[in-house]
Amino acid sequence: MPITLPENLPAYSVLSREGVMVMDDSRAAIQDIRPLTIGLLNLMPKKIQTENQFARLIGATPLQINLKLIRMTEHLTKNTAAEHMEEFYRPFQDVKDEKLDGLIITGAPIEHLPFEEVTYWDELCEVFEWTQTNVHSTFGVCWGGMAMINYFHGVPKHMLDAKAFGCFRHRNLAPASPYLRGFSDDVLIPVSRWTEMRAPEVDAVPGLTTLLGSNEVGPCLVEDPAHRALYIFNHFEYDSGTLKEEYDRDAQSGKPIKVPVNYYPGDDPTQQPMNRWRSHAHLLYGNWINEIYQTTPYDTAKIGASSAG
Ligand SMILES: CC(=O)SCCNC(=O)CCNC(=O)[C@H](O)C(C)(C)COP(=O)(O)OP(=O)(O)OC[C@H]1O[C@@H](n2cnc3c(N)ncnc32)[C@H](O)[C@@H]1OP(=O)(O)O
Ligand SMILES: N[C@@H](CCO)C(=O)O
Repeated sequence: MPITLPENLPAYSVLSREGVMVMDDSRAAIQDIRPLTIGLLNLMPKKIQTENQFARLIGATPLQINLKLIRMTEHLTKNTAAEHMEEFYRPFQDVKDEKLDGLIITGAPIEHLPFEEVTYWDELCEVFEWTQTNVHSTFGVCWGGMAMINYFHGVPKHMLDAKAFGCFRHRNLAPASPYLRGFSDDVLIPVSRWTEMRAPEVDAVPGLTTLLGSNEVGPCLVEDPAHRALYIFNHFEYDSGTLKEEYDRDAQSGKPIKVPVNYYPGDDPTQQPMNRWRSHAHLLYGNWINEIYQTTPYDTAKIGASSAG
């Protein structure tokens, strides 16, 4: 939430420069408040786990959030009960006349496939186009972010020789960004993917800004203001034990998988993993919600391309 300060108080300009949200009295007087509607287009197989993870992060701000669970229209999910999908989810085709303040498009374990081989690729492209007229701010996560940055900018994903797996240090490249308000200079973030986006290819696109990046695992958080979007290729939302579940699953199935780095004490998988990203995860998603709240039109009918910026 912003702080209201007189515009001529020194703290007004000092804090503004640091990225703290500051308002003067005239702006404070015209603030209208309504609940925010955030959609979760859930492409993950373990949908309930993913619902819990994102709801926990976007539900931890002082604002009232209405969560809409959305699924691809024709995709019949194998790993989550049909009854759950029927009760709680609406197909995209039923939602597309509505407006959203925010939309999270999750990851999916299909990164080895060319985008065009994803059965719901055509509808997902329709979703990407729809965000430009019906969503104020979109957050593409892991594969969801790769797909969106590829759709809008042609940035390719590349297969890695070995899975990027573990907790990696990332540099805060934009300390004054409202999305990184309160962030430390470097941040530990869970990574779990067989593909990467490359910094030179992201940097080559005019208008994209990398906010968090790592020398080891590349760009992590990219801002795309022209599309009112953020793309994150790593997993701030993961629970303490999610990397462990993935490691145990692959180790038990006999897949050649390395122990996730910098996750277990002493990199010893018999030890209890440590969650050292939770605070930054809350900060990032809280900052995103705050930024939406500050910039989304009060009149939801006005959400869309005209509300850019
Ligand atoms: C890169 C990122 O975004 S990371 C995020 C992904 N991480 C995770 O999903 C972690 C948890 N996942 C898992 O542990 C595993 O995926 C499991 C155990 C749930 C299932 O694994 P598998 O049996 O190997 O794969 P499965 O055949 O179920 O396919 C996984 C998903 O991909 C989907 N999929 C597979 N091929 C395609 C395709 N061509 N087009 C679209 N979806 C596809 C499947 O439908 C399934 O999703 P669903 O549950 O919504 O139906
Ligand atoms: N996070 C994923 C990577 C696969 O796309 C997993 O290990 O399940």
